[in-house]
Amino acid sequence: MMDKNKKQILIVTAVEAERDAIMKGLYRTENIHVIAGGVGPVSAAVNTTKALCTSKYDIVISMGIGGGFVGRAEVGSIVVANKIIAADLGAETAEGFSSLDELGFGSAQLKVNQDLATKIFESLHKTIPNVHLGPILTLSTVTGTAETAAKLTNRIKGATVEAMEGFGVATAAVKFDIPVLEIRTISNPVGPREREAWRMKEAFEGLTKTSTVLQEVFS
Ligand SMILES: O=C(O)c1cccc(C(=O)CC[C@H]2O[C@@H](n3cnc4c(=O)[nH]cnc43)[C@H](O)[C@@H]2O)c1
Repeated sequence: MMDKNKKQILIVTAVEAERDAIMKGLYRTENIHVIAGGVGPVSAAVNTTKALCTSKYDIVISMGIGGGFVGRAEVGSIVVANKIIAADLGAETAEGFSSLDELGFGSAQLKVNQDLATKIFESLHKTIPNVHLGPILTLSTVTGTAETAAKLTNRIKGATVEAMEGFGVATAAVKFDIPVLEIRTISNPVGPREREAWRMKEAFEGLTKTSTVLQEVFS
């Protein structure tokens, strides 16, 4: 039953395994609803919109595993976004990449709720040592070379994490005027493709720990 005194939270993951890891950390679920909205920004945006049309929410959180940029977010760490950036939304030109902002077609950056992001970062930091606050990039194509990783970090100041859904979830939330956040647990470094180096278990455990902290923050 809906508790009217508590904030209603929608968490959007990409896949069921992320959803399950988050559910595992929740001991009460009356005000936190978790859905798996699919991989990539389009599926994430459509499924977030569907959920927001169906029920009333006060906060939307894009959450799941992600790739950490070397020197910014190590494997096993947790990152709370201070910005959500669609890193491949723009045009390639002879002089390099031009973002949507530079092209004058809108913005490829969405603001998170800074007060909430800081509060969650500080709450996580009390029990978990390796937590960071930084920009989380959304890309439709997973980076697979050191060269692309370097291009992204040169182009986007402070780039901390790469994932595939945040900007889609955030675009839907912004259209409904609902504060948005993104939180990622790091399963792999951004760069050359090395599937066997992925630390899925640690990243899923990070999601479980994070959801327990979120429940305390929003209780
Ligand atoms: O097969 C591969 O080489 C491969 C490499 C990276 C990611 C995938 C996925 O299918 C995972 C997509 C899924 O996980 C998130 N995620 C995790 N790590 C990254 C990353 O380094 N870059 C982008 N997305 C990542 C993402 O949000 C998706 O939900 C396969």
